Amino acid sequence: MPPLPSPRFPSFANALLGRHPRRRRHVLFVLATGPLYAVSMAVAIQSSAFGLLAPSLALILAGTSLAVFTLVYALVRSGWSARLSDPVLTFPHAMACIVLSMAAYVALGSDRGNVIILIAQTIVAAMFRLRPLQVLALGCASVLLLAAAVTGLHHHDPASFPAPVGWLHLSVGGSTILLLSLVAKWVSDIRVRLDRQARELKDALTTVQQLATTDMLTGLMNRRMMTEILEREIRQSLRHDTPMCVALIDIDHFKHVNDRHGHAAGDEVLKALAALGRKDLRQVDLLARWGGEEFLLLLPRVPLADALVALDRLRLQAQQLAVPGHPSVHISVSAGVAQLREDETLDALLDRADTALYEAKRTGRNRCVAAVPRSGEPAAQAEGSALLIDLRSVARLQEDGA
Ligand SMILES: Nc1nc2c(ncn2[C@@H]2O[C@H](COP(=O)(O)OP(=O)(O)OP(=O)(O)O)[C@@H](O)[C@H]2O)c(=O)[nH]1
Repeated sequence: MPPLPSPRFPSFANALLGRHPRRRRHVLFVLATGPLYAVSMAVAIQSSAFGLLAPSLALILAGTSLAVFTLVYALVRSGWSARLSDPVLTFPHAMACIVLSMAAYVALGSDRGNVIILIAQTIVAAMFRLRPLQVLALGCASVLLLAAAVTGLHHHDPASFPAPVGWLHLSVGGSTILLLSLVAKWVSDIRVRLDRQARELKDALTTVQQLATTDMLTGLMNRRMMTEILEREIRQSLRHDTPMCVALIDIDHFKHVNDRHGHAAGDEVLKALAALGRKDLRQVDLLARWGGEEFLLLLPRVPLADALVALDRLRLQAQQLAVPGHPSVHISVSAGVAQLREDETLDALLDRADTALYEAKRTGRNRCVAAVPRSGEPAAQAEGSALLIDLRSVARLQEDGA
């Protein structure tokens, strides 16, 4: 919701504009034409006071103007027009104003020439919302109506409306209106082009953001994005003293899959495994493609034992993985998982997970290995050490016979 226009009169503003943000904008467009109506009605009433216009005609013109404005406001404010391509009703509204101006032109006496300026005002007001061709159509319709009015007035009373006066109104007024509508079309063209470019820029930005954060093959987040998330999660975990685990998952003998079934089949395996991860893991666990055939799984607020359970479930499901279009392809995965230690850096945590993965590969693949510090081992000493994995105290899950 946008901020209320005036905190002192919020209920009045809500009653006038509605609460729906889009509709409020539409209603504001309609209300912005109010001053034009006010001026036209004031001119009609003043003209009757000066004796230029019969009071009854002045009342009819002012009343009809008020009725048109109220009707357009009601249609937009009620949401009735929301289903239309132009919910502000700009084109019919502008046409109604031009017809009203022409009626004033016919009704007024010798000073009717000034009314042509009202038509110009309408075209200028409408050009900010109409499409270029609509602006042009509005201009042409105005000139045709002016020609009809001039011809009608001359035929009705040639003495009070001689042909030269009609010709002057039509040539000067008509050409001004046409020129103005051409300029308005040009402005409208620029507006449409700018709108399109803004949309294209927005789409391009979305694509760039997607490319920068997503792995195109699997649709998972990429290494860059995951690194940012890992840094943030480590800070959170250390601040709130909650556990957090990171696992590196690698497809076993993936080169063999590629060599035997082709690179396309290899790609399908990567996609299917990513889909399995998305389906099988908890919403809060985040899976990323870390590179090649390696994935990184982040398990926030999960201790090592639970992380191992989740990983091993994934490992077992990977064995059953059906690869679309390649029914004869079967895979297994190995994983190394590490729980964040106090004051541990991301690099050190990843190192330990990687060493655990290496251990899983070295000891036969198709298994999950956890990296844990030996009891009493200070973190500083453990960092970068090759002896991070204490296999005696690790919950190491192996598949029977693997
Ligand atoms: N199809 C496909 N293959 C990839 C992609 N990225 C990396 N690879 C392949 O993954 C294979 C990785 O092979 P290795 O590093 O030897 O590992 P491995 O064969 O899985 O053996 P272990 O990891 O030791 O079990 C290479 O053949 C790469 O070409 C990819 O996006 N698509």
